[in-house]
Amino acid sequence: MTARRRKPLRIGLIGWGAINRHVVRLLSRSVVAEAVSIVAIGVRSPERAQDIPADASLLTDPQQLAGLDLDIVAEAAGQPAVALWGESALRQAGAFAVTSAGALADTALLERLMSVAEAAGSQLVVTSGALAGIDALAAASALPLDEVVHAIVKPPAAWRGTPAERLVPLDALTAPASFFIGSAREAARRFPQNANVAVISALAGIGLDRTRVELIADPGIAENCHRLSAHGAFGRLSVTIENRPLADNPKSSEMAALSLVRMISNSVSPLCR
Ligand SMILES: NC(=O)C1=CN([C@@H]2O[C@H](COP(=O)(O)OP(=O)(O)OC[C@H]3O[C@@H](n4cnc5c(N)ncnc54)[C@H](O)[C@@H]3O)[C@@H](O)[C@H]2O)C=CC1
Ligand SMILES: O=C([O-])CC(=O)C(=O)O
Repeated sequence: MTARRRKPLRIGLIGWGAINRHVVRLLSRSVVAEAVSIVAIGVRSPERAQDIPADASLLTDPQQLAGLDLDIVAEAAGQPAVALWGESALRQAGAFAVTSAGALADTALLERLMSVAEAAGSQLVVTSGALAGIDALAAASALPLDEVVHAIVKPPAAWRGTPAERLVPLDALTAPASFFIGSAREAARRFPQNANVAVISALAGIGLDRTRVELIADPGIAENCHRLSAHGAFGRLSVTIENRPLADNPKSSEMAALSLVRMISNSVSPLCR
């Protein structure tokens, strides 16, 4: 009897930065290494892209996703890349997995991508990114939720180059400083490199306008921390994760790459966990 053989999963990546490079490194060392193939990578400047996986071609135009027979297109390129590549990815692949989830705070974009997915029979996937507890929050939302609060606490270095620089003296802090309290929608819009996670917790729970987000710079920590709390008909949830920042980009967490690796592994593994 011949055993049924699964075809290698054909993956397209959008962005070849800290997260996606780490995803490829982790996958190549994982038990599913032989079961996945990185077929294409969408980049802005092909001449600058280094250490490209052997079988991958570089793309600069979303239309080039056509004909590649992709299973998953995984984005980790920044919020503008979601609008740029999303529709083509959803037409050409079974799933478009978004890491720059903050882009989906634009409700018109979210609705457009969902309707393309529906027409194409594909799926827009919001990965759990740097967060913990999203599975439970999303499950809890099947019953009424009263409140979801998400605090994002990062070292001052992670807030450099963002509007936080004008709101707190990042280099002179001696204690944690809160510099934003507002909706998930506003947090993602104003802090596109640091608050994508606010949209992940919002889409999992009570939406972009009811989810309360607090942003904090803490000189006493080295990790990117997320404190998620919720209560409702299911009971109470309180989850904290202290993420190691990625060596190549301190604004991003190791867990953002690990979540993508989990999503890809679950797509090919006989055990989904
Ligand atoms: N959901 C989550 O938990 C998290 C989400 N993020 C999101 O992931 C994004 C990527 O993170 P990193 O890899 O750390 O950033 P990075 O800056 O190291 O890499 C991003 C790469 O994407 C490329 N790029 C930009 N626009 C592009 C486009 N239109 N098409 C193709 N490539 C493009 C850049 O040239 C760069 O090489 C962040 O900008 C942020 O939006 C980051 C951390 C956590
Ligand atoms: O990596 C993190 O901790 C979260 C992050 O940068 C984001 O949501 O953009």
